[in-house]
Amino acid sequence: MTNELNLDREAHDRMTASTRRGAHKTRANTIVKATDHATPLELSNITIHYGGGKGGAEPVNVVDDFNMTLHAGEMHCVAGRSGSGKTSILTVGAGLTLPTSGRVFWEGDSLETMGDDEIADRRRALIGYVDQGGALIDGMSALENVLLPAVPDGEVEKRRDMAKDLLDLVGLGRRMRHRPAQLSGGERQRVAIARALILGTRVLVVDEPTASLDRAAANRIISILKDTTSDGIAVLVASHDHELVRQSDTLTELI
Ligand SMILES: Nc1ncnc2c1ncn2[C@@H]1O[C@H](COP(=O)(O)OP(=O)(O)OP(=O)(O)O)[C@@H](O)[C@H]1O
Repeated sequence: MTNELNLDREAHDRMTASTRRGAHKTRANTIVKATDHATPLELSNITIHYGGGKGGAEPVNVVDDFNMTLHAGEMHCVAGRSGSGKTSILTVGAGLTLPTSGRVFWEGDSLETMGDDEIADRRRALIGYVDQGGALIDGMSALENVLLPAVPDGEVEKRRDMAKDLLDLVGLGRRMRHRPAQLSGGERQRVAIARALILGTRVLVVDEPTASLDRAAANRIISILKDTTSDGIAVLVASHDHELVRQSDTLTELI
């Protein structure tokens, strides 16, 4: 079951302001600029049930009739207790798993009409996914980690300056050569966010970005996510962090 809630008046005003096309604040050092599709991601009547097959795990009905429209330049938070289905919704939205029923739309096009290759190609162009913990490759520097998604297309050199700018943007301009083991948890999370933006992402999907961070580090992540929306990028985040919930433009609470 889901409960679509609008946030407090202040959040609502923020949302109204940010949905006016062309009203996005743009920083002087804007790195990523979303091409404006008003609703880059939409989930319609999504049901997610696991298991129940022969010899499989016990059946679990996680999500029933979930609906969400993600607008460019806004942050939507999926909140709820542990095990309520937040990650499941994020992976379905990112086209990494299929829902049991319901439809996922990317920039107005249903995934049902796409083959696996098209889904993979469009995901690369549209969505940056940061999973829980934002796993980085240990043997690589922060800069190399950020450039990793550019390897398959042979675009590492082309994107090197952008990667440096993104690391600057997340406050790690002076940590580019650090390996993950030489970074704090919050810094690793920021590298993972920079990596998710390197291909010109229009939808940033982030799973529990502030979990296990202290308040100051968590607030820094939240402010980076908010900055990202002001460049027109849509952010979908799973979290039960009250501050992140408060700062989101819209919220769905799983119950
Ligand atoms: N592949 C799977 N097969 C069977 N059950 C699964 C699978 N993935 C998740 N589940 C179950 O679905 C439920 C929802 O899991 P999900 O990870 O989406 O929750 P969550 O809200 O993100 O939890 P958390 O906050 O702890 O990360 C859990 O009860 C989990 O055990």
